[in-house]
Amino acid sequence: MAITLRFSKGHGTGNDFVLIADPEGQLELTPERVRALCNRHFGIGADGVIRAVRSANLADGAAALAEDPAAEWFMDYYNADGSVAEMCGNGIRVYAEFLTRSRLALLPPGDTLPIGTRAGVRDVQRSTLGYQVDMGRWQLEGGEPLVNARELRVARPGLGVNVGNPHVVVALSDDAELDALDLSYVPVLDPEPVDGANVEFVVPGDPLVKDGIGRIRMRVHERGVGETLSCGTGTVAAALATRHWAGERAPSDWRVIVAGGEVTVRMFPAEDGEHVALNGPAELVFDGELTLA
Ligand SMILES: N[C@@H](CCC[C@H](N)C(=O)O)C(=O)O
Repeated sequence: MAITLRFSKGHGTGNDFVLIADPEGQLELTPERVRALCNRHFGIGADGVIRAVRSANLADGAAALAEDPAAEWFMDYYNADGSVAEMCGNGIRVYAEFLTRSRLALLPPGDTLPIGTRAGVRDVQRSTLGYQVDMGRWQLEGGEPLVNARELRVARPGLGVNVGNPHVVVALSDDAELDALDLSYVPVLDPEPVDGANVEFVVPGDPLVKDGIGRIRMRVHERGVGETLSCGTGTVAAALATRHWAGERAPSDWRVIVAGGEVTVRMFPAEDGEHVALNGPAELVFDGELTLA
């Protein structure tokens, strides 16, 4: 049966989302419906869909509430191809803006809003750039998959980084090499990770570190989407990988330039080990009403 719903469209550094409030978890968001919403010719057009649902009202929310009973809201995230992802770093900032603007949640400056995700609870705060997200713990994956992409003359070793969702980061030598990539083709990974991966191509700034802040430029091919103007978890993975390659004296603060703008990434000590924070803008650009078949 067709249903009519209110939606908002938003983006974080050009990574764009359709946001739908479904507090009681009654909407059946099938892969077909997600693909229809994200279609840029026949739908609204977006890199993903975010459903705002109370953690108590969906199965994945139970783990979030067990981790933090204050995580009332869950970010139910879908890629444009209809697949489910664990986490979205740009999406969670846009989601915080959506929740607060629709008065589903309050977030006074200085306060923290815990949000449930499939990768665990993430704490969000307002910042001068927009929103800052504690992305929690991360890990380098073993092995170095070889990565090839259109217009890359020779396959390069990638570094697997898990920041709640899977990434493979590849270092390129300069801007010309980065600009030449044709990411309308899916990069080929050998071996191919079982759950797939988002692939980030990075080049160092010149110089890499200026005034104590690391600088990189990045393009990304997102799992379940294709090339996007930005990927928040990807910027975090790229900064972590670059620090790893740069060695012990590398900084903990990074600026990451993407096609859709700029975000900052900070690694900092926490009680359970090192965490990483992502800071960047979040904008809601229009609201509307849609009918889903
Ligand atoms: N654009 C997002 C990441 C969305 C999920 C990703 N495509 C995946 O499948 O893991 C971000 O900003 O982090």
